[in-house]
Amino acid sequence: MEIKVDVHTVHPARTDRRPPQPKATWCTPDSTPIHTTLTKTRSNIETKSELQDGQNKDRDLSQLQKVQLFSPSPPPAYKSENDITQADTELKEFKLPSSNDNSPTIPPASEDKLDAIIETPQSPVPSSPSYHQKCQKFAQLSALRDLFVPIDPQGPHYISWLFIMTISYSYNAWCIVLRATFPYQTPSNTSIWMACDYLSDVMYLLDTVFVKPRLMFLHEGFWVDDLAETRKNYRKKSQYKFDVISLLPLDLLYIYFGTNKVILRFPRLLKLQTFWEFHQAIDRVLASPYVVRIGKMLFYIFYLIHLNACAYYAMSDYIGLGSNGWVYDNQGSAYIRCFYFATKTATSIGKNPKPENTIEYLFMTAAWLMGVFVFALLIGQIRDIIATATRTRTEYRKTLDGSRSYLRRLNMPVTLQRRVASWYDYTWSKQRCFDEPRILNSLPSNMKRDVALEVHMTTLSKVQLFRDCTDSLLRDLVLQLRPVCFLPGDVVVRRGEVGHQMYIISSGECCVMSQDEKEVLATLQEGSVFGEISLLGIDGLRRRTATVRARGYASLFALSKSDLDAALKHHKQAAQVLRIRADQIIRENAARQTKQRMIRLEAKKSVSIHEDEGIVRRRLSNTSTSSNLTIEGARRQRSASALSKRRLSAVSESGVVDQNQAATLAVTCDRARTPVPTIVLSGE
Ligand SMILES: Nc1ncnc2c1ncn2[C@@H]1O[C@@H]2COP(=O)(O)O[C@H]2[C@H]1O
Repeated sequence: MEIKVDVHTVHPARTDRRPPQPKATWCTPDSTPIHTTLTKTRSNIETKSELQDGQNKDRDLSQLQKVQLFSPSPPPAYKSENDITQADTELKEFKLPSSNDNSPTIPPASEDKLDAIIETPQSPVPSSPSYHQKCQKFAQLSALRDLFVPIDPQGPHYISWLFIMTISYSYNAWCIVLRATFPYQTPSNTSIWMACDYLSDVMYLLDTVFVKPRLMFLHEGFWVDDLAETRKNYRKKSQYKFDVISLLPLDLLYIYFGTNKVILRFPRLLKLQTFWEFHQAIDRVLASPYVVRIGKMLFYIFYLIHLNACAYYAMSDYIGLGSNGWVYDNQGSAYIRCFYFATKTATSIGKNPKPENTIEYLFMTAAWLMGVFVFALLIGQIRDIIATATRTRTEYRKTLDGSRSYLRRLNMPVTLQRRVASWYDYTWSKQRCFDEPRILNSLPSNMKRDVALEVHMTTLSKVQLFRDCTDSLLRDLVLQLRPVCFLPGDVVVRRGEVGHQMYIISSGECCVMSQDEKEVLATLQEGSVFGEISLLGIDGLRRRTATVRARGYASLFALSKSDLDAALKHHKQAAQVLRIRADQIIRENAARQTKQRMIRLEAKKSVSIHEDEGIVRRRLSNTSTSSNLTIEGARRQRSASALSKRRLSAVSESGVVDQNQAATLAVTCDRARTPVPTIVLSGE
């Protein structure tokens, strides 16, 4: 058989799960030329192998085999020229279908690399190799219809079935007692009651005969799906006995006692386990199980009141309806009145009619005791349910209040207090819990990793480092990532400080600032990595090369130096990628600094030239100003002396000078910066 291979590179197809790639995935700024190269790194190699067979040439030529391979290891940005050669090598390694396979199968398209590393949940784990086939069949046909398929006890089909069974059980639980005490079953509606009864009986029968015996079960850590085993397992349980007893056809005795003896259906109430099972199952499945738990509690409360109401009516009927002040007086709707009475007694709310004989006293005492104990228990449970539901929020409030009062006690500035409060607010809105590590730590490590991967998938899928390197790097690092939040303008790393952590942006933006912090060198977005240069210690650089600030609210993942070092020890390729990138940034920054220095030198030069010119000009202007001043001074002196002379002559003419005139004269002299004449200005 001759194989023709046609290899060409294509850009990756996006999967649904992965959000669109941001512009600056890797923290290199948009302006950086390498950015364009790096964004192309996730190239797939799609190979089309055309199979030709000498004998079946026409048919085989139409069958093209498409295979998608991910470009493997070293950073693809630096191996783009070798893509074709590598693809050839990969193709050689690729196992072709055997020559006798006439219908070439199309291998599944390779899954998204990051998606694939999260292990699928194992519920239930198959015990036999035929499990997957069975499950496919299980999905195609309705499992409850196919009698030869085991049933997954956690699957949606079984939970739906349990719901139907719960309705049947609730019908029996409420109506058997109701019809046995109240006169609600009359000859005219007996057929309707009977139809409902037998419908519920059919459900009971199906459950006991066809559903429960096929339920898979866990045995020594494996799910047993063998039908003989599942049947045996069901029969061993006490539930089986109750289920069988609940189906006892005591209603055959209707023939003897009449259809009004509904109490004969009492065994139906023994199927209580199915009711509990439904609540357990739905509790596991629902996002907010508290609703179900409260619903169950309310069911119990109303059922107890219902029983109480039925007992009250039965007692009243026994004593005689309306025969005294305590019994039901046969007015209005019997059930509503009795239910009202039972509620009042059980909750001890309202004025209860006074019992008049021993039996009534006994009834009331029992009803009150039931009210006190059962309701105390139920209300306590409801309180627990609500407390559990709001526990995380309560803890958050406690932490916030504690930190607030602490800061107030220390007399911290109000602005700082506000910053702390807004940090708490933001962190809560982002993470919805402050003790994520504690919750995760209770899980086994592989599960913890899967949870962390699933939770942070959106961000991590955008980190170019994880795309370029092996899956195991992400799996090794994901548990070491610590979520941290920053407020707008917060300094994440400061230039010159010793680096202890590197960061991945989960949401928000961060700005890399220039040396003087006046210019933004790069704006880093979701999925960008920064702070790695000082951790790698390239060229002995252990200190931060730039200040990075949060632009708005920013959520980041911090990775400590020790964790990074430990990971890079085993992932040489990742270390190489980081180094190459760090080298590039260092070179870029150095070039930028040199350029700035040149600009500053130029500016200095031009400033000094201007300064020289200025000095010359100033000197010249100083000389001219001083000569001007001299001329002006002489002029002023002359005019002042002329004025004083004039006034003096006037004084000598009149022979009298008053105080005012003297003052005016003095001022005039002063203004003219001339000494006050030494002549004594007086009437004498
Ligand atoms: N020009 C730049 N472009 C993008 N990121 C940068 C630039 N300069 C510095 N950084 C990042 O800012 C970080 C500051 O701390 P580090 O020196 O540890 O690592 C640095 C880089 O990750």
